[in-house]
Amino acid sequence: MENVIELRELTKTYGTRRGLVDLTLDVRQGEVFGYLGPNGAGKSTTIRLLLDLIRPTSGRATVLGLRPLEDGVELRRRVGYLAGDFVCDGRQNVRSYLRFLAALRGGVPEARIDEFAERLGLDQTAKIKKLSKGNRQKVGLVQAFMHEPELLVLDEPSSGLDPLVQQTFLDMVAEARDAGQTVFMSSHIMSEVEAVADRVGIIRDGRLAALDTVANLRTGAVRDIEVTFGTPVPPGTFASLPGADRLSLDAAGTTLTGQISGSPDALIKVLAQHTVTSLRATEPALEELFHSYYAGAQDAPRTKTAPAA
Ligand SMILES: Nc1ncnc2c1ncn2[C@@H]1O[C@H](COP(=O)(O)OP(=O)(O)OP(=O)(O)O)[C@@H](O)[C@H]1O
Repeated sequence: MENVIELRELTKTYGTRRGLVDLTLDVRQGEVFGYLGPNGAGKSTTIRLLLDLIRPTSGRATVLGLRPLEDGVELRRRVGYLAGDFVCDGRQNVRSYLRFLAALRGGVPEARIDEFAERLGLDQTAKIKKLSKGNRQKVGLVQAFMHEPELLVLDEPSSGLDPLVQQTFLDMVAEARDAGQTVFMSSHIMSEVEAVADRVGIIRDGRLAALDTVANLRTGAVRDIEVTFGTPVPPGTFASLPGADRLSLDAAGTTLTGQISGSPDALIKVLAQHTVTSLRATEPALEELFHSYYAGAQDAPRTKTAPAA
């Protein structure tokens, strides 16, 4: 499969400050790639390097086979970009601003602009400077999507959106993928990335801490379980299971509760030797897995969720 983005040992320092360290990463054609990390991890730095908004200290980036520095004009034509700090000329109304950008990009059917605006609930007659933060973000989304670019690069795209609009945005991402477009989106919200991404990269302190498919990450993530038995089960029955210290059998030997990580296969084989009257297992929580990567990161936010132990 062709790579739409290729990053090789990409490093950016701001004076003495660490921005990004030795990032090597490929984003494949047609995938939705979720780029996750706590505040200050280096997500925006990576995205700005892709668009030549800043220059690398060392290493290189190739986007759609182009070099961001040399091929900036062609790159901008073929990429839809939403900046994390999206700003636009406040004096215009939404309609004329979007039509202006559409003309710059060589023309976009008006009906398509109207359709995106309508789906997101964006009033095109409003003056941009009077828009709320969330509504301004919708302008940013429409301008990124409207020319149906081969690659969408979206920095914290759902920031400020209410949950309904966030869902519309996720639908738009899924439709873009179905149409063969590639999406690279940063976020610090695991649940939205989990809902739509094929692969996830987690960045921490400027370095790639994890890179995997959502399906594989889910396999390694933690599930809460509760099992009840028709007849008491002897103590120690589950002691040989991996991660047994996170399982507890009650004194009566009829209820097992706790957490398992990874495949439930070993547990199920032990359970099969007993009479199980009920079984409850939650969907693996990627959120917790993500928080375990947060733990100890510089600038990491404090979270209420405990890391997956
Ligand atoms: N212009 C700059 N000058 C100095 N340091 C910078 C500059 N831009 C970013 N940094 C530093 O580089 C590191 C990475 O920042 P970056 O903005 O890429 O993180 P991020 O993952 O996008 O964070 P957030 O989720 O808060 O937007 C941080 O330590 C930040 O302070």
